[in-house]
Amino acid sequence: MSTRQRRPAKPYRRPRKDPVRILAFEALRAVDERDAYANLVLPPLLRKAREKGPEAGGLDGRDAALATELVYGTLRRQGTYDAIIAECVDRPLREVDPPVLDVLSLGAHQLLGTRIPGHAAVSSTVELARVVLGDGRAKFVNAVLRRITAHDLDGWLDIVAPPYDDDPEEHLALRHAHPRWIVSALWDALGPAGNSRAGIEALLAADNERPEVTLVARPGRATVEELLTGEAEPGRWSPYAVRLAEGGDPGALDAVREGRAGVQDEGSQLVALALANVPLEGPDSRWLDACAGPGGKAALLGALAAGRGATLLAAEKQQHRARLVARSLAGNPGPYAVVTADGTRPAWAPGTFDRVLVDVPCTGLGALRRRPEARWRRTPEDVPGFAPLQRGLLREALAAVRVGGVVGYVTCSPHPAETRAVVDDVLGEGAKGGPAAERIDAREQVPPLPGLGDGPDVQLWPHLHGTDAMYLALLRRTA
Ligand SMILES: C[S@@+](CC[C@H](N)C(=O)[O-])C[C@H]1O[C@@H](n2cnc3c(N)ncnc32)[C@H](O)[C@@H]1O
Repeated sequence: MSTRQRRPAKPYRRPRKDPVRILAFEALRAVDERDAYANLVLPPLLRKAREKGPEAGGLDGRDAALATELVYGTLRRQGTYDAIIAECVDRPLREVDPPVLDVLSLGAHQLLGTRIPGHAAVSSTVELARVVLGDGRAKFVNAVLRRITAHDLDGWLDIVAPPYDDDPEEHLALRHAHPRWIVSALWDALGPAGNSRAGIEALLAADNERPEVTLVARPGRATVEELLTGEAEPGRWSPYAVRLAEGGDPGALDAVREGRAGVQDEGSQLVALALANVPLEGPDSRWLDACAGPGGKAALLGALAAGRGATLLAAEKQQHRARLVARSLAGNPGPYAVVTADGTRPAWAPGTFDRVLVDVPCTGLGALRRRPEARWRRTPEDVPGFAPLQRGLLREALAAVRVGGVVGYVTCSPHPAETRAVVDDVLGEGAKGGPAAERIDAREQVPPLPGLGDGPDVQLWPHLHGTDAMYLALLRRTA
């Protein structure tokens, strides 16, 4: 008889529940399954978990910051992580169940994009997999993550990305986690002055940084000084901007709660201010914001208009967004009205307004740093998809302004097909019987910003100006 005894089976151990990873996973699932936006899904999840508190399986402030970084970082670099994970599984990625892929991406981000030690990244992800996927699939997750630990991010990029000289766009796409077509479009948009390798790399890297929170002190309603609490600093360019320090909470400020100040990117402030600053001959009493929702620029224009005795009409096609505009203008010290209206079928007589802002719907390629998943959802077909609406809105904005008045055409995309091409086309229609207009040098209506190029339009950039990549063309109606 053998004296060898069978080793006793390892006792079953319940998986450890880590509230940070579980919450991050839930947020990724919502983004994936429901096409939700991370910046909308995450705050309520975090709020609930913080109310519970760490003792009851919820989160404290540091946990919440880690969960945010895990979700944003994983989503932002999704394309790169997919390419790496694809090297580590023995079947096409589309055959891996989406929840498994989310867990793998979360693990890949911890291993390759954070300072979390490798063993902790693997074990916490495997524990997460045991909780949300079950023990069988957790084994698969463990095996894949162990393969990923073979290299750091640079090592993996050397494997999955072609050398720059062989294929610059694909190289940058993988290295900076942008779809190739967006790298290509941004590179074109940078124009001759900025489209060096260093320029595009700086832009792509800036898209991967979390933007700081910027406030606007609505003129006549709040002052920059009253917002400069703690480590907050004045803005770089806008006289009404305040930059909050990391972790600063806008909701803690009275002026923000009372609507006298708001959260607004400095680029958005600059384009609204530029439109308001253009010198006009003749009356200057009727202003229109033709695409006002959710109302950030309308609130700034409303405050400026009030200071000059002008009236603002804020129009928005979607009723629920028009309600947001009304909320953001509430308490405006001067006369204003908010209407639900289609800017392509205007409810106002031609030539009614002295200044018109038309901040058109667009791909949002200039605000990728705010919406981590957006770059992977957009497709090249979206760009021509917006074209008829952008042209229609600009055409009607020109019809709405009086001769001598001014229109500001704005996008939060730098894509040439959404910016210059739209303006060129609509201006060209002037010769065929449409309202005639000419470009004004928009650079003269903004502070002396670096890298504005030959103009006359203004293109702002995250890597040069710390703003979203907003585009502004100013057009004066001539006939
Ligand atoms: C880029 S957003 C404007 C952002 C806004 N100016 C701000 O600063 O908060 C474009 C807005 O245009 C609205 N919109 C889309 N089609 C429209 C139309 N035909 N007429 C008026 N508004 C429209 C969208 O619902 C969206 O709210």
